[in-house]
Amino acid sequence: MSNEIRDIFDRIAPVYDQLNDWLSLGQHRIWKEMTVKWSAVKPGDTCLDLCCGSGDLTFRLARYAGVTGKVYGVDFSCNLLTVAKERCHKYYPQASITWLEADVLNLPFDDNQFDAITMGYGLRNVKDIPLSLQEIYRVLKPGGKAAILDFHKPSNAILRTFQQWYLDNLVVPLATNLGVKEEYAYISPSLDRFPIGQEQVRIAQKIGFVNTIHYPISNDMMGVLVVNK
Ligand SMILES: C/C(=C\Cc1cc(O)c2ccccc2c1O)CCC[C@H](C)CCC[C@H](C)CCCC(C)C
Ligand SMILES: C[S@@+](CC[C@H](N)C(=O)[O-])C[C@H]1O[C@@H](n2cnc3c(N)ncnc32)[C@H](O)[C@@H]1O
Repeated sequence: MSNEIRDIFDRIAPVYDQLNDWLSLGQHRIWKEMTVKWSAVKPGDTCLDLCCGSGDLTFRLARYAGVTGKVYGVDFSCNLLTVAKERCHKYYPQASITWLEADVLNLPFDDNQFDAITMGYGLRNVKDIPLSLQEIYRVLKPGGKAAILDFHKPSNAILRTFQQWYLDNLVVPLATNLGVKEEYAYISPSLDRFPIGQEQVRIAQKIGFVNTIHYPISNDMMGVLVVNK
């Protein structure tokens, strides 16, 4: 299962950034900026971006953490990490970022290391959501915060129908033209299985997080789970 997910992301790496811009009409940049702001990262912080992919959230964390901060980007897709490193070299050569190829369900860090953690479009893809949140809890410092961005199923039936229509009639056909049909067709069933915001809040509270809130964004079609240790 994990290998299948990793292979999907390895295959879409060459078109990933371009398709995100096209298919979200550039909106994903705003959603990612909001997520980083909700992580409450500040200058000098030690930060972690989980499931960093090509690095969009990692670069934003590095901007807020500044020259005295330290940022780690973790992902298990070798190809997406290569894209992240190339972008880093080209556009953010000053940033203090360490890229690590690892499984976010078994993080290569000691307990209580991070002030701020982000995860963009990763939680829906891990094979064990409670375990993933437990790992985040373990490596956060007491008082630290994590902000987790992902798709969300709108509670409004019309918006849910629109979201499904968009995925079936715009996302998959455009991906088909670029030779990655099956990979993008995976989004819809993965969203069906994904717990809604309030269920995510309950899972996080069970693990021990406090001040746990799920913020709906983009008409409830996306959401950010914000948790504190
Ligand atoms: C950055 C985005 C998605 C990342 C993403 C997550 C996954 O789990 C994948 C799995 C398999 C292949 C690709 C991905 C993947 O790229 C979000 C933006 C891209 C979306 C494809 C666009 C979806 C748009 C909403 C359903 C509707 C928004 C409408 C509005 C006009 C902005
Ligand atoms: C949709 S991409 C998101 C990339 C980036 N965060 C963004 O928002 O653009 C999901 C990423 O999660 C990674 N991923 C999924 N499960 C993982 C796991 N168990 N360990 C590490 N990375 C994982 C994939 O390799 C992929 O890069």
